[in-house]
Amino acid sequence: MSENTNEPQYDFGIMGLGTMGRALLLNMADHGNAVCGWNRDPSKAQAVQEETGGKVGGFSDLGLFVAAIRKPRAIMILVPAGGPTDGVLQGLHPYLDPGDFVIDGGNAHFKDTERRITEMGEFGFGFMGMGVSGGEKGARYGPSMMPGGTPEQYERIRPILESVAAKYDGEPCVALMGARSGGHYVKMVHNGIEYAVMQLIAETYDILHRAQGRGNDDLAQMFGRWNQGELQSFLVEITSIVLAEKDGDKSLVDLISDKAKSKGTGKWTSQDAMDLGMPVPSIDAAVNAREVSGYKGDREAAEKLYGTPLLGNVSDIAEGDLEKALLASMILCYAQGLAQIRAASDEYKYGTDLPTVAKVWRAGCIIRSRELAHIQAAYANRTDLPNLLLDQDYSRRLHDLIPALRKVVVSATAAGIPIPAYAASLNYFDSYRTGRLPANLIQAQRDLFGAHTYERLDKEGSFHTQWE
Ligand SMILES: NC(=O)C1=CN([C@@H]2O[C@H](COP(=O)(O)OP(=O)(O)OC[C@H]3O[C@@H](n4cnc5c(N)ncnc54)[C@H](OP(=O)(O)O)[C@@H]3O)[C@@H](O)[C@H]2O)C=CC1
Ligand SMILES: O=C(CO)[C@H](O)[C@H](O)COP(=O)(O)O
Repeated sequence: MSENTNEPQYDFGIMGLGTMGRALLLNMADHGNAVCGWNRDPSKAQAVQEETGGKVGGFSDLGLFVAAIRKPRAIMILVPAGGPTDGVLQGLHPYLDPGDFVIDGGNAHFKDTERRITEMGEFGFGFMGMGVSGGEKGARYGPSMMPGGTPEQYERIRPILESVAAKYDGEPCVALMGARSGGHYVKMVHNGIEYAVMQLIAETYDILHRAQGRGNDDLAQMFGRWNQGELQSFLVEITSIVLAEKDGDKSLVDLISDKAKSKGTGKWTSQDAMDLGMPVPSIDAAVNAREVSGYKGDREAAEKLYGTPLLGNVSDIAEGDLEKALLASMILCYAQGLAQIRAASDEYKYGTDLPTVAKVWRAGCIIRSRELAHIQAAYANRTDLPNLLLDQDYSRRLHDLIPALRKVVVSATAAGIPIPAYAASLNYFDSYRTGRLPANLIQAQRDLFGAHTYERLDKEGSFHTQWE
């Protein structure tokens, strides 16, 4: 491991050399940056130094790590969100000098980021929240990054971030997402969309595998084919890889327990969407679906009680219907997530530019897809677009795609196959495009039992009726 030297020799440091920190550090070193890493477990610090032949400094002594970085220092933290991040910041605090700059690259809750900006600022330290996406491979060879903060803060680390970011048509997939916690907010919604698209793919697999009896190898090929077309995306691509994986003579996926875990970003997306009054039902459904999956014992008991559904009745759903239904639903998930980001930008004064968000998501991140180039064009064409559904091109495309989504929802529902994300996506579309919803009746009921008043279509004002 690195010894103390009198002269600081590194321009950038990363704290936490786990999956993401180690990979990003090696990526930075590959691009000619003078970098070092710190980890509380010395073996990881030592390993990174040894595998780079000493080019990358590895430390487990915090004082030596900080002293080895040139002032004003730039240090990124990549540890689990919440308590561990606060713990690392507390440990780092005594070694920092005013003007030093700390970037949290973990999946922090945006409200924690707001708090940390204030706390660190009181000591003259800069603090930035930045979303990093792409998993281990992305971090190692080109992630998508979503920093939040001031343009001056961003300028300070722009060269190193651009050097390691994924490139789309030569453009680095990193840009300022907005003021203060705006970067972590955009990353949170990115993950919400990730949950929803993963759930949609899982429902697709359930219809084709459990209900229609198609084998995993066959489906691996099908997802591979879909990935050559309009559905081209990282999540469809990895589904093909996952379904082809073997454990001995069995499909590995068949041996994996059907209880989905989560670390919280999807739930936070839904929670804040509700606070903003912004509907994201596909994301809500995906969060709930993971929760339901956790009740495996109860589900098994209920299956004995109620029997298995009529799985055979979905034979009318063709592969092409599902391809279209998945694309339609994916578009609806992006539409919901981006509408949420716009609402959050207004509410929290982030100043987020939606075409820039779509641009940064086009490569490197988990929700990257061919569709994002179209989405970027739609928002660039009309920057005040309230929702992707109101774009003319999207209206034409959804006219073509929605009948297949409707067919999938109707048939799967009739057969008793749970499709919460498909159903939520279709209902979002149907609600959004219905000029008159039955909410008038709800308003009347509210007024009857609670004198909550209602507005009328035929005259201005607020009204109350003495209901008989
Ligand atoms: N994995 C992924 O695909 C992605 C993860 N992220 C986010 O990046 C961050 C890091 O994730 P990831 O690299 O996957 O996590 P890992 O579990 O692989 O690594 C965690 C790192 O944090 C360190 N650490 C954990 N707790 C503490 C603590 N209390 N004090 C000091 N160090 C601590 C660990 O040190 P030690 O070795 O000593 O245990 C390790 O270096 C998280 O916020 C995660 O949500 C973001 C995008 C993608
Ligand atoms: O940020 C990520 C990708 O962009 C992580 O992989 C994410 O933490 C996964 O979330 P979860 O564990 O809740 O499924």
